[in-house]
Amino acid sequence: MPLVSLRNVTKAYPSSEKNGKPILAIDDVSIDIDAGDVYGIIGYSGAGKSTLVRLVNALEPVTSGSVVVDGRELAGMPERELRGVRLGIGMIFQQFNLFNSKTVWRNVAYPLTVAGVSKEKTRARVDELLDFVGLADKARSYPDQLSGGQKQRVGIARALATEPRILLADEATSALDPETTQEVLALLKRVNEEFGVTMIVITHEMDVIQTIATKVAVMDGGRVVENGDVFDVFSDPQNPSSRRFVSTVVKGVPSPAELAVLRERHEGRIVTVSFRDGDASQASVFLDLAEAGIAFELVFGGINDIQGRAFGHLTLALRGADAVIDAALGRIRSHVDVTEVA
Ligand SMILES: Nc1ncnc2c1ncn2[C@@H]1O[C@H](COP(=O)(O)OP(=O)(O)OP(=O)(O)O)[C@@H](O)[C@H]1O
Repeated sequence: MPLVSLRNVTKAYPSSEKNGKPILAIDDVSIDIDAGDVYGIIGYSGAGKSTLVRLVNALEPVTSGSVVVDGRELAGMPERELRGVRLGIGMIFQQFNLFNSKTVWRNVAYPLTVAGVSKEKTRARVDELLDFVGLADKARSYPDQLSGGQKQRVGIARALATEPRILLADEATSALDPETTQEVLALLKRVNEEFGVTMIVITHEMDVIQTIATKVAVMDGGRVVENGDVFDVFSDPQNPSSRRFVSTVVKGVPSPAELAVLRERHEGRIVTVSFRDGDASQASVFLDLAEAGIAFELVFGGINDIQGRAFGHLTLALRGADAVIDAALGRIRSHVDVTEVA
């Protein structure tokens, strides 16, 4: 059974204009998130990502549909019980949301104090968490004395204090520079692997998904337009909105402007051959072209690695008789994707 399951969820907000149509922030979304997943949710500003998070952590009720978290239906659940559900869900935020007047230690202890955990247990848990996030030496510092990356590590320690099964990260690295982002993502990966915490990662940054997510849903206009394994969505996106996102991080497909330059610089027919792991090897493609007597030149391309699996797009300029090239492309097309691009 999935740990989080959304079925035909909609969320409408009243229009800001008098008598205006309600804003459908979430429009008929159904997704399943399994225990242990790092589930990425990507989309441009206004796509509905933050609203989706607020529905999962029971901060707002759905307009219609069902949200089941850890076997319990949230729609229609009384507030008293919702509080219990929220305790099982940790959250980290873009702006860290730490208490600036409390030390790092007290920030991390805060959820335990609220939950009425004994002093002794709180001390042990906070020390353990500060150790885990590598900030044991900053226990007595105040948030203002920390860098952005350190603040987010405090945020992560605090979110884990009550041992939640689920961690929601809402643009958690969007305020950080690329190097610090990678450090925080590495820490989140450890949270998932070492503590078995299921993660829902909301972001508009595709490279965040590429680095830590196992599954991804692409949102556009309140709907999930595509979802699945990160490798599948990255290597063969089906939806135009997903394609636009993926193209920001995937190497190897020339843009129209780059194609125009290639066309000018190279003679012959220009084709892009797309490989996914499990497909026939690049070697068999090159061997086929060579055996057919076709002169080929690699003019553009790149190989991408998503969690140890490779895919890539290589653009070749081919010179030879058209009929010979057509026959070779026919053979090659039977085992890899080939697009004639110019
Ligand atoms: N409380 C609210 N009242 C009215 N409209 C809202 C409310 N919250 C969100 N919306 C609207 O719902 C839509 C989705 O917003 P949401 O914040 O979920 O998108 P997002 O993908 O998280 O964007 P961002 O990355 O900018 O936060 C937007 O049109 C937004 O204006």
